[in-house]
This record gives sequence, structure tokens and C-alpha cells, in this order.
Amino acid sequence: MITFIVNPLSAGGRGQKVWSKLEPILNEKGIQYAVHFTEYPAHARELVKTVFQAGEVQAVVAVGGDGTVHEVAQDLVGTEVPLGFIPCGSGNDFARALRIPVDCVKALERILTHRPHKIDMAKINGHYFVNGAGVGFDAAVAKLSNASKMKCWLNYVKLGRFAYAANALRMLSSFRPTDVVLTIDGERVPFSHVWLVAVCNVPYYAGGMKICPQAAWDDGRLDVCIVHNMRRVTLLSNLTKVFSGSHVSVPGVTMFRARTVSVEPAERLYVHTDGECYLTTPVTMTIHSNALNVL
Ligand SMILES: Nc1ncnc2c1ncn2[C@@H]1O[C@H](COP(=O)(O)OP(=O)(O)OP(=O)(O)O)[C@@H](O)[C@H]1O
Repeated sequence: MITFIVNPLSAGGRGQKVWSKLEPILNEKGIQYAVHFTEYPAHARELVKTVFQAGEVQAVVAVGGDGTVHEVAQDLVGTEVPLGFIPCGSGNDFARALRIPVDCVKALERILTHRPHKIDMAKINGHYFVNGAGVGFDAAVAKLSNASKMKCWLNYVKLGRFAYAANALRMLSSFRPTDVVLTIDGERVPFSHVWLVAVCNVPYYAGGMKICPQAAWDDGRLDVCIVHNMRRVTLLSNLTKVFSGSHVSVPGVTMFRARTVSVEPAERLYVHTDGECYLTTPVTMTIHSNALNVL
């Protein structure tokens, strides 16, 4: 039996619309399935636990945004039960990285016909994440985006993925860079005047920003992007380069690859994981090779 976990409110209600399109297709094909709808934040994780307790599970499919994938994946890591994903959030970076079609019917077809394959998973202070985590400026922007009405409006006109970029411009004038010590595979490296530290398992976050262009979900490494010692005006003028990944050659952008990364700033900073902000520093991130089966 395939279990679908649907966030009906993802991208301003797209999750519900997508499910209404998929349900008749599943019935027509005579596929055995169960469906559960999330009713509050973090409910997806509870639902997956309940599904496992109830018995044999063939696959669990997240229908929603990257936040829903993040929650569903937590308890699938280390099991052979594959994760499927029907992307209908505002960012859909996980789908972008794994080349999962944005068309929900094609995404369903892939789930029904694809052989599962293993991907790496990253872990931060005990929680897994699928795409990336960010400390500092990008986490502050993620927090602002999730709380702001702008994301709802942009979702309404199907431009939700630009909410982060729009809020980055708003946050730019007020955010103050700070000193940070990174420990990269055991080596302590101090950085001054740090705007952000992004640690990624896939190239994209925040709705298509190619923050770590070389990141790969099967290389057993975390890719790290540090933006430091950069004037506000320089950051502003180079902001759009992140969509192509060409920001990596701007002075003040330092890239690393590692298996373990710790981030200790001089002051407590927000941390986002897969676009959701529920942690603060200090944090330690590790990579776990071939940890999740994906359809
Ligand atoms: N019924 C609900 N009411 C309120 N919050 C919910 C509900 N269902 C899920 N959530 C929370 O909403 C958050 C975001 O969900 P999701 O990622 O699916 O959509 P999105 O934010 O529109 O997409 P994206 O993450 O791509 O921007 C998740 O962290 C989840 O915990």
C-alpha cells in the first residue's frame, strides 16, 4: 500500500488542488493507497510514525513543499521504505535537484514506475534535512518569509519561489554580520564579518537559488558556502548571481566540501533547515551516505 501525506495548504492551497487531480488517477488505475492530510505544523512526521505502527508500508509519498518532504523523510531514513514526492510547494528545491517533474501527473507516473535509489541525507543537531541549512542572513530571511504575507500573495500569483529574494532585499538593510568559527572536518577556521553560512546536500535552496552549485546528493559530502567580509552594497549588487551559481567567484565567497561542519558564531543566530526556522546556533552538521531511498 502506498501512503500519501498531503499538506493541503502548501503554496497557498496548491496541495489540495493537486490531490484532487491525483485521486481519480489512482482510483482509475486501481492502485491501493491511503491518504492523510496534515492539519498543523510537524503533523506529517506524526502521521508517518502512525503509518509505520499500523503495518506494512510500500512507500510514503509527500504531497506538498520542501517542508513536508523534510518532515516525512525524518522517519524513513535508515529504512528501505522509499520516499516519493509530488512537488506542490512554493520552492520545490528537492524536486529541482532530483529532476522530479513539477507536473503532478508526471511526478505520480514517476513514483509508480521508478525504481528507488539511495541518496545522502544531512543531519543537524539530531534532525535530518534533505536540501540545505543556513545560518545567519539566509535564516533570518527564511524566518521573515515564512511569517510574511508577501509569500501568500506571491503564491497566489504562482510566484511564491521569489518570496525569499524579495525578503532578502528587505532584510539587507537591518542584518548585522558577525564573527563565526567554523570547524570543518575537525579543523577550526575563524571567519570575520560573516553574512551567512549555507551547508547543502543539493545545489539549490530558497526556491532555485544555486547556493552550492557543486553539491550532489550522492557524493557523501556537504557543500559549504560562506559569505563574509563583503560590503552591503557589494552583496546587493551580486545577489542575483546566486540564481546561476556564479556568486562563487565573487571575493568574499568561500566554498568548502566536508563530512562534518560545526558553526559557532560570536552571537546566537537563527538557523533554517530546508527553509523552516526552528533552530539557533551553535549547530553541527554531518552527512550520512545512502541514507534515504527515493522514488
Ligand atoms: N494544515 C497545516 N496548517 C499549518 N501548517 C501546516 C499544515 N500542514 C503542514 N504545515 C506546515 O507548513 C510548513 C510548510 O509546508 P510545505 O513545505 O509543504 O509548503 P510551502 O511552505 O508552501 O512550500 P515550500 O517549503 O516549498 O516553500 C511545514 O513546515 C509544515 O509543518
